[in-house]
Amino acid sequence: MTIRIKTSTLTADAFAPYGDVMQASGAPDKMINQGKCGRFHDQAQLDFTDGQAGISIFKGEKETLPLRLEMVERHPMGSQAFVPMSADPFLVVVARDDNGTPQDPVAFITAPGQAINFHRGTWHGVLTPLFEPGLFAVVDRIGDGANLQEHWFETPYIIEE
Ligand SMILES: NC(=O)N[C@@H](O)C(=O)O
Ligand code: NI
Repeated sequence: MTIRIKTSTLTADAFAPYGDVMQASGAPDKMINQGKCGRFHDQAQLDFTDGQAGISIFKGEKETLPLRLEMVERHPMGSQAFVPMSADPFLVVVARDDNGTPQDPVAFITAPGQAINFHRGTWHGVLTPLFEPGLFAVVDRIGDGANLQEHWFETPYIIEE
């Protein structure tokens, strides 16, 4: 039986069990650059084992909803941040872990200007742009070792607005 998942608006509270939401909301933590720039300071928990933090550029193909969610993955050796290089919303899927198996996936749509950081080991859908050109800066662990674990669902979920 196919389970349908409705997307919801991304909030820091709702995402807190899975990772961090980065955004310029409210008053800046500090005004810098002669008062011309607000710094929203240190918004993500970066966490890497035996490796370095790296910044890569991802250019992902646009997806459209409704979308089949066939798999989620996780990175046991480090966090992973998706920072969009546009103001376009994108899809973020996460799931809780139950003894090594992802359960109860939830789907969020980001607001323009939001970026996310999956905490180490968080089950997540892969980068999923909803608009072209799907350009993102990705901050994650660069190093040797098994830092990718995939889980393919027996029955795909359907993600819908
Ligand atoms: N595999 C890779 O570099 N990207 C994935 O980790 C992803 O979450 O998109
Ligand atoms: Ni990933």
